[in-house]
Amino acid sequence: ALAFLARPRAARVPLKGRHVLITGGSSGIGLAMATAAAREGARVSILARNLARLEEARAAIQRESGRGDVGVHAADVRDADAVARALREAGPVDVLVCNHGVFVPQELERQDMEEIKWMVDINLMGTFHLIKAALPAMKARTRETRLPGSIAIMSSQAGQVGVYGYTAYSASKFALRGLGEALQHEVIMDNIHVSLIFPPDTETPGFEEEQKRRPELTNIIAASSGGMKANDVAKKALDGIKSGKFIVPCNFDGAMLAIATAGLSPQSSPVMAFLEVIGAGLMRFVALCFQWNWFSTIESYYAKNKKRE
Ligand SMILES: NC(=O)C1=CN([C@@H]2O[C@H](COP(=O)(O)OP(=O)(O)OC[C@H]3O[C@@H](n4cnc5c(N)ncnc54)[C@H](OP(=O)(O)O)[C@@H]3O)[C@@H](O)[C@H]2O)C=CC1
Ligand SMILES: CCCCCCCCCCCCCCCC(=O)[C@@H](N)CO
Repeated sequence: ALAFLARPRAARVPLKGRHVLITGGSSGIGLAMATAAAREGARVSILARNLARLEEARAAIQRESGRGDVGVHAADVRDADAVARALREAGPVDVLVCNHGVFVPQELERQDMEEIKWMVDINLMGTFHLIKAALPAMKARTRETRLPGSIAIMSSQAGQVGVYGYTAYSASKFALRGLGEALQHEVIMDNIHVSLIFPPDTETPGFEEEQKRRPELTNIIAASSGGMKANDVAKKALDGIKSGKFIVPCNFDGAMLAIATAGLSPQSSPVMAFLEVIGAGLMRFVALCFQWNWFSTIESYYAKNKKRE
């Protein structure tokens, strides 16, 4: 019965010989995805702001994959015109990976409104700019090639559960899920599959920078899910894209989190649909245990720091 129910139907999205455009492809997870996609025979384009870092990344991707045809596009995703120009330059895309992102954790009360807007503008509005710029040519491509296309969006485990210090970041990442769910309805008849990727803490240049300002409570709560390497996240992400998965967890905790937060998301795998139905009650119980633990941590953290004052 669940095999009949699971929708949209499972798809295979090939990478070989196809045009994969990755934003934030000059660093961390994006660079690892670009390298892996090029190795699998994709024509890769990367987009970010800093041209020098893009050129460095291009050289690294060429070195690791042996492919010469790596496109670089310098644009700020906040600038809709610049994004549209870059996409015209790059040519029609088969697989669009919206991976660019910024994250500065801080208590809401201490974080400037400017920094909050900056995160929402890049993480959320930037993704809108990209999808709007890429979609018309993507639709024409899936029609022409009769192969499924993909729009992948990089969220975060902080886009599945709110975490201390991440009011702005979690809001921007949760928002991407709403975007993705609604978009999947809109593009399914064009044979385009949306994937939302949910990594835990991942070793990247951006993460190293984040550590400098991360509140201790953010560190403790985020450590509930084990850290990963950028290459491993990239592999999980590309596997998810290739099999047209809507929700793409990256580690074991992520798989549990996906079941706990399945909600009304599309599910094309009957096996996963079965696990979600069976696991719903149990995972809610596990989730309550995690919350119990997090609130206890916050209480004892405050108790300890009061004594010090
Ligand atoms: N590392 C982690 O722990 C986790 C990361 N993620 C998500 O994964 C994604 C990648 O993270 P990570 O690899 O760590 O990040 P990095 O900071 O290492 O790289 C970020 C990339 O995004 C680009 N970028 C940033 N701002 C803009 C902008 N305004 N316009 C265009 N490009 C931009 C950067 O290039 P440039 O600065 O030159 O523009 C760079 O290429 C993000 O969306 C992040 O939220 C999710 C979960 C965990
Ligand atoms: C019911 C089962 C529950 C399973 C365990 C739940 C664990 C949740 C941990 C949340 C971690 C958030 C990390 C955000 C990383 C990130 O995005 C930043 N590094 C910025 O990029």
